[in-house]
Amino acid sequence: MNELKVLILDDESRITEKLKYHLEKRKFNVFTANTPNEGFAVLEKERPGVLILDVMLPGMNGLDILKKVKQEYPNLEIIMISGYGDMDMVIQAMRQGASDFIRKPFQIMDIQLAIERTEKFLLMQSKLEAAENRGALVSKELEGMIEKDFVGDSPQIKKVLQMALKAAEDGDVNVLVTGENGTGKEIISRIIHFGSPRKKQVFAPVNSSAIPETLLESEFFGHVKGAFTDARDEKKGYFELANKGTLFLDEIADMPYALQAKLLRAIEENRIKRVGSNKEIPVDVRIISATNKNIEELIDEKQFRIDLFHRINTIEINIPPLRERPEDVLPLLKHFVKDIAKRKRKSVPGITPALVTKLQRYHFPGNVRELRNMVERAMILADSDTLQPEDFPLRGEDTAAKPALTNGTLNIDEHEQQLIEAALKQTEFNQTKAATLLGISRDALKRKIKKFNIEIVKGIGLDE
Ligand SMILES: Nc1ncnc2c1ncn2[C@@H]1O[C@H](COP(=O)(O)OP(=O)(O)OP(=O)(O)O)[C@@H](O)[C@H]1O
Repeated sequence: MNELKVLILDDESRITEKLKYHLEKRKFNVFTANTPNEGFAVLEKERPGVLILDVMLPGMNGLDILKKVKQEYPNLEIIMISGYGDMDMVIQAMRQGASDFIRKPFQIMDIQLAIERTEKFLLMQSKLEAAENRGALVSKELEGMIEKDFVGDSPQIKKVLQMALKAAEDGDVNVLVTGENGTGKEIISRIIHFGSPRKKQVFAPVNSSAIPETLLESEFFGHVKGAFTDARDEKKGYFELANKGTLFLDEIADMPYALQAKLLRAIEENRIKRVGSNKEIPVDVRIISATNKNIEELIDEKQFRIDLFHRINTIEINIPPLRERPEDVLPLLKHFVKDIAKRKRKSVPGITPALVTKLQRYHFPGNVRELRNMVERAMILADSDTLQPEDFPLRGEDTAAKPALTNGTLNIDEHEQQLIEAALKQTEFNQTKAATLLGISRDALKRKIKKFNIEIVKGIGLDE
């Protein structure tokens, strides 16, 4: 099958089906939709490279769809079809970013040629992008597979990723990912799986601390009918279900001691026995484990088996907490702001330098997850187009921070300047708000800013 995914959106199913039939024969990967809603659902799910779009659709003009699609999927190439192909329409469509235009009635050959032209363009674009992204962290393809973007600028996170990609290459080596809650252990584990030769097989995340202890063995290894009171049917366990794929054991340190020995045997021998059976079943799984605990301490306390530890940590990847890599705060912040705006269909708000500084100084006990939650909260509650420090109340922060008199003098001018600077800072240099806070008019504030030669810091745009 040709790699290129093509979506045909036309209200006449006769046309979509006919095109699908012919284009599939030419080895394109074809999807069809007869309404805009169906079309958007396919775009979201399949992320095609090319959209063949009818100009006239019931309920929504094709040009409006073109505009909306280009906003949401800027890299999608669009070939417009129309039975009303007047020049005006062609020009408008091209202006709005359509890459080609075909008039009804058309020959299949016309469409095929248009797709091939577009395909060449896409190929050129992806080469350019690859060149641009040489410094990027994870390829778009891999991000697509893990369904999440992986972001960061710090040398620490780049090293983590480099190790993950190395571990991925091997396909069989067991990996232990360590780090505090919310540092990205699961996302790294997904990168290891989906970057590996096992990528087409299952990635099975299991959190054993969420399973009642009595069921753990049968959940992992399965059971035969009648093995225990509730075993009415035979059942496969995680090892069999994840066969040829990856078993992701989250919170491995919480695994009960008794089960650890059984897990060790399964990993060492690549065979399991279902509960209630003596038959050995061969299994082939890669184990990626994760923990936020210090397993060596647990070994000393006899809560974790050292032999299992050696089996699961052939490669150990430690993700440092966010507070130790403040360079990642800005790229993550920008990423979450854009991502959440897209999901909530809102415009992307700006970010002020003071907000970035505030967050870079914060200790983030909940790490990247906490940052994401903060952004989501701020974007729901904030009422300005720019996110301000006060939209991000931090744990342990005195939210009613007042400007303090710091220099101990009684000189009125100096105190006046200090108060103005504090008010400006507190309001993210919004002069109207600062004036209100100071109880003076905006003009009076402007005069004083000039008098004291106070520097005004502008907001950071997302696209610089
Ligand atoms: N570098 C990153 N780039 C983008 N998103 C990230 C990054 N690191 C973490 N995240 C996001 O932060 C959230 C938490 O990540 P994840 O679930 O992988 O952390 P975890 O360490 O497995 O957490 P826990 O220990 O609580 O299970 C997710 O929404 C994830 O997508």
